[in-house]
Amino acid sequence: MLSVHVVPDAFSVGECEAIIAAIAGAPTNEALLVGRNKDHALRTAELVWIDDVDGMGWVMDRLIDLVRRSNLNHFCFDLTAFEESPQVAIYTAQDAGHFAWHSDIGGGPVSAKRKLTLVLQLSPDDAYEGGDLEFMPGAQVLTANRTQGCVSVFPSFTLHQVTPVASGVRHSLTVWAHGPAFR
Ligand SMILES: O=C(O)CCC(=O)C(=O)O
Ligand SMILES: [Fe+2]
Repeated sequence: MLSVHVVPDAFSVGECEAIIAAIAGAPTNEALLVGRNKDHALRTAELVWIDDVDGMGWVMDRLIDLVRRSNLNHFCFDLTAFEESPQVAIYTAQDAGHFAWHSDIGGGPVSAKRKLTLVLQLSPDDAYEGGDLEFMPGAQVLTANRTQGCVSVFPSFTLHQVTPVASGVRHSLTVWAHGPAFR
């Protein structure tokens, strides 16, 4: 079944903490949704684009490797490029950070070409309450493994959400792989 492929320990605890530390000084941009609209009912988070942060080349290399293996072994999609910077999302309890049910395939020239989504759990799972990443690949809702360093890879058309963060702060990293239309 084309569902969620999980890679536990894709990144070590030290690597996740290094990414969080590296983006801490970077300016954040309030989350824009596919189509560039701001709708707080849909999403509240701050975003940092990894391409804007120095010294993050190793992160992109690892993400490319993870997506490539996952696609080879599980999805077998036609993928041609990574056309968008990976983004770190910061969801705070103060803002009830969340992202309501959505698919990542948008109407824009680039977001329309998203085919696989990879999400890395950057924060330790006890750093926040709520903030669960959930999937609806069929009739059932699945909850992502929230262990720090765990990666979930899924078709970008899969409905998914992040439940509101009730306490603490959750960091995640998302990257998309793009390609020609499904056929
Ligand atoms: O933060 C997450 O776990 C998911 C982020 C997401 O769904 C997105 O950026 O499209
Ligand atoms: Fe998403």
